[in-house]
Amino acid sequence: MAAASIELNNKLTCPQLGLGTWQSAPGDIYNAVKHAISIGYRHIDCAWIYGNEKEVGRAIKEKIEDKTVTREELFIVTKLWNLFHSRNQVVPACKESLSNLGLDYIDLYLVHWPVAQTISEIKTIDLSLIKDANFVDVDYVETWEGMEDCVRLGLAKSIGLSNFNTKQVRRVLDHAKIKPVMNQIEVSPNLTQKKLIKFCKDNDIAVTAYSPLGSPARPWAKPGDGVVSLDNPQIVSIGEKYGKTSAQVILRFLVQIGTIPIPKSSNKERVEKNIDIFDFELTPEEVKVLESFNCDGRAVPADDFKASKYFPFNED
Ligand SMILES: NC(=O)C1=CN([C@@H]2O[C@H](COP(=O)(O)OP(=O)(O)OC[C@H]3O[C@@H](n4cnc5c(N)ncnc54)[C@H](OP(=O)(O)O)[C@@H]3O)[C@@H](O)[C@H]2O)C=CC1
Ligand SMILES: O=C1CO[C@H](CO)[C@@H](O)[C@@H]1O
Repeated sequence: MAAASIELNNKLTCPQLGLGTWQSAPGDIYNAVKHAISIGYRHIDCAWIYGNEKEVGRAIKEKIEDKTVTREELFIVTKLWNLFHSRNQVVPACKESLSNLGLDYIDLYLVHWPVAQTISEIKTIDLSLIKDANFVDVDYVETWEGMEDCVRLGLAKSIGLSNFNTKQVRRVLDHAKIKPVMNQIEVSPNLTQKKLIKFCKDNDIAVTAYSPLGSPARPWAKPGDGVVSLDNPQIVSIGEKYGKTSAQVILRFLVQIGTIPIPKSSNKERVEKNIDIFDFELTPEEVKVLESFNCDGRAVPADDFKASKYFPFNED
């Protein structure tokens, strides 16, 4: 199985489906990444804050060593955390992720949030880092200069954004010497993000769809809150027509609206199913059915960041 690819504004190609790695239990992610690469995944989405870059890196190294794949065939993404937003912190943070992953370059390095934070000490990488950190006024335009340094030094082939709203993307574009190639945002049938996707496309910025299945395992999830129902009878019935599961219908929908979904799974069968979406096509009417579930509901509302002046979700 292989995903289709899309060309980024710097001419690199990005596989149009990737493996998410947030919230995989230790041990699980190593197995999931190895299995994913074995069956054809070439795009892996990581982040420093997920605390598992080392495990992901070990799996990648082994799949390169056993000749399943070459480094050049892989598209590895990771993200700069909020604690490292000053320009002089960005290159060291990128180098730390590279060292964790055991790589000498990242295909795409993203600013994880426009929000900057500081903390007196980093003990473990977990949610306490978010709760215990304070906000600082580091403008993400300064952070972007540090991201550009990573490209100049050959540490990252491409750079991009995550969780930036329209105005924030515009400000980066106005100042950038190297344009962002990507904005990674939440997109699912519950949150179709039509305006922001159009804005990004109009500015030659690709869109990655995170939490494509509504992130049912997120720690703050409440029953029925923001989770796209895989039992929805309309989605189930569309799936029956093509011999696909509801999750596959949703992922196919996200591909057809031009985004790059990155579902997380550490279950072998679901890892396989999630990439098996490139052999059928939803009709325009079926796409409309999926779009009709939009309620602008977020799986990742990021309430912890609301007090920051750079909080992105107060406007489009
Ligand atoms: N930039 C950002 O701020 C953010 C980025 N992300 C990225 O996006 C990725 C995906 O988002 P995430 O929030 O993890 O949520 P997803 O929407 O990908 O949902 C993952 C959950 O769905 C389950 N699942 C996966 N495939 C299927 C399937 N075919 N059928 C039924 N259930 C399934 C998984 O369980 P199981 O493992 O048991 O299969 C897991 O519990 C993250 O892992 C991360 O890499 C996510 C949030 C924010
Ligand atoms: O990618 C994400 C998931 O994990 C983080 C919390 O640990 C979120 O803040 C973030 O957006």
